[in-house]
Amino acid sequence: MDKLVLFNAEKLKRLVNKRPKESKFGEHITVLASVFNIYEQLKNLDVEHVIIGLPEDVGVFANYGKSGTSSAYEATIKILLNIQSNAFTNPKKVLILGHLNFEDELEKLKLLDQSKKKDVAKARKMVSKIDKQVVSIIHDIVKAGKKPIIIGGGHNNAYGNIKGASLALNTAINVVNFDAHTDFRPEEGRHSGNGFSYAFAEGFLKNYFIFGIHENYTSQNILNTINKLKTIDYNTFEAISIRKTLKFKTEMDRALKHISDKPFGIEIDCDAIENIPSSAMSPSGFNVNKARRFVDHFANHKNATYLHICEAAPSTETETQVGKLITYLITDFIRAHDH
Ligand SMILES: N=CN[C@@H](CCC(=O)O)C(=O)O
Repeated sequence: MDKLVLFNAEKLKRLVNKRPKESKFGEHITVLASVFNIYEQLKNLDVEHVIIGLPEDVGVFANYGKSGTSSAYEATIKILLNIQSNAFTNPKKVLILGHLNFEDELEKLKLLDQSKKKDVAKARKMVSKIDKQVVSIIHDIVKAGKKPIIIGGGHNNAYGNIKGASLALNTAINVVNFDAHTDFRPEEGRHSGNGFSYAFAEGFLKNYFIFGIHENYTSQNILNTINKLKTIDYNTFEAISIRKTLKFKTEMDRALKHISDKPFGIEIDCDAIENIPSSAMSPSGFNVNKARRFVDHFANHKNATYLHICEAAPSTETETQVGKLITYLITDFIRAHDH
C-alpha cells in the first residue's frame, strides 16, 4: 500500500479548533500509528467506519471533465473534525485512515493536453493504475469487517470500490448510484464515465440502480444497453422532480428492493445535487436535503457496505460549503448505520 499516507495525530492536532466546554468530533476519532499491515490493524480495532480520501483528478481529465476533484477530501476533513461530538454524532467508532497520495500522477497530468487523443490515452492508463491502489485499500477495509467512507476523486473510483469490496466478500456486489449520469460509457480505457460498465463487464457488479439520471445527458445508446439488462434499473430526475410522475420515497423503496439482497455500495455523485461545484456542475438537480435523505434511507439497511461521495470540485471560495455538504452526508451515513 505504497500510496497510503496515514492521517496522524500531529495533523489532527493542527486541524481541530478546540473550544472550552465543547467537545469536537476530531477529539474522539481513532487514527493509526503505523502504515504496515492495515488489514490486521483494522481487524483488531473496535471501530466501524473507516474514512479514506482519494484526492485525484485523473479520471475526470480522462473523461474530458473539469478538474478540481482532488481538493474535496482536504476540504471535508477540515470541517468534519470540527463538528460537535455529542449524543447525535458518534465519533467513537470512526477511524480516519488517511489518503492515497496521487501527487505524482497530478504532476504528470499538468503536462497533458485534453485536446490531444494521445494525452487522453495516457491519462486513461494512469486511471488503471489508480484503480489498483483503490482496489487494494478498499479490499483491506471491507475484509477487516469495516465500512469504508470514501471521499473522491472522480467517479472512476467506483470501479475500485466495487472490485475491492467484491474481492473481500467473495461475491459480486450491488450498487445504488445517486447520479445525473449512468457512468456506463463504453470500455474505451478507464475514466470517470465508465467505472460501472467496467465493474459490470468484469463480474464485480451485479444489480445496479441509477437514481435520478438527467434525460438531457444520457445517450440513446446507453439507454438501449441498460434497458436490455434485467440487473440494471433506473429512474430519471425529470420523472421525480419535474413531471412528478414518480415519488422520491417510493422510488427509494423500489431501488432498495433492487439492490438489498446482497452487500451493496452507496455512490453519491455531487453533480446530481443542484449548484454544487463539481466536474459536471448543474443548475438543476436534487437539493441537498434530498441527497441527505437518500444516504439515510440506504445506510439504514444491514447490507450497506460502503459510502462513496465523489466528483465535488471545490475552489478556495467554495471549499467550506462543499466540506459541510460532504460532512453532512458522512454523518448521515454513520448515524443511520448506528441505529
Ligand atoms: N462521472 C461523470 N460522468 C459524466 C461526466 C460528464 C461531464 O463531466 O461533463 C459522463 O461521463 O457523462
